[in-house]
Amino acid sequence: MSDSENGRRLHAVDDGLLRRRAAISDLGDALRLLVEHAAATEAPTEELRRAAERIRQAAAPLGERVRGRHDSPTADDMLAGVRLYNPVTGAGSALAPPLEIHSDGDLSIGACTLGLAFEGPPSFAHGGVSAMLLDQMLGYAVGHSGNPGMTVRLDTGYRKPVPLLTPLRLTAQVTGIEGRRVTATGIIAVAAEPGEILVEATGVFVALRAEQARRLFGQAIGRMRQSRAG
Ligand SMILES: CCCCCCCC(=O)SCCNC(=O)CCNC(=O)[C@H](O)C(C)(C)COP(=O)(O)OP(=O)(O)OC[C@H]1O[C@@H](n2cnc3c(N)ncnc32)[C@H](O)[C@@H]1OP(=O)(O)O
Repeated sequence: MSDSENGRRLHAVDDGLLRRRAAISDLGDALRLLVEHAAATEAPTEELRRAAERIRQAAAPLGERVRGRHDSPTADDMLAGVRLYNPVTGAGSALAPPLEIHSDGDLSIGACTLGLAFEGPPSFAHGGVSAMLLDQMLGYAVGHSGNPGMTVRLDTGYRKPVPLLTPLRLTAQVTGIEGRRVTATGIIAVAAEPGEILVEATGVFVALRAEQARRLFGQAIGRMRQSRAG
């Protein structure tokens, strides 16, 4: 194959991947709309039954070709941090708000709005959802510092309830590194009042030893390499 033919082939593969990622995001948007409407709806009972039937019909073709536990999604790039089904940030996940995170120097900054599907106490977010958002924020900050690790401890302080249907601002930063252990802290606030802390968390993350990474993720990484080579 000539260089230009090879270049065209690579370009076509990239275009295909980008189209697949865009389609996954589009499906994610549709699913999140469905989840939110399903949590908020007061439609008549018969409409709920009809919707359930139509949703089962729509889901069936998606279930015809599925990946196994150790197979990475083909549209993901784990090494580049592209995880489309991450339940907190993934554009393709029906469960994710999704939380959008970026960095400003050492500070990681996140934004999301939680719908009624995330309700715990009436009109406020479930406490487990706040912990989930903060685990992701702290994990992102830890990874951004160049010392990625897994959460071994997450302490969460709930000072005030987190309102639903209200833009939120989350921040996180690394506060200490001791050997394999990295500590990070983070908060959730309403975007319009970023100085008022609603929830705060401190997390401890541990970098995996090579042997631990192989034991926990070896199968998934091996299959990802295989599918890329094929
Ligand atoms: C961008 C991506 C964002 C992702 C964010 C989401 C992150 C996650 O949710 S990860 C998923 C949840 N976490 C897990 O499933 C981890 C489960 N835990 C484990 O598998 C193991 O603890 C593992 C492999 C991480 C470490 O095991 P191991 O190496 O045996 O740990 P161990 O030697 O006991 O401890 C290592 C260090 O951590 C410390 N440590 C361990 N547990 C704790 C704890 N609960 N609190 C404080 N420190 C602890 C130890 O004291 C030790 O410190 P030091 O080296 O200074 O003595």
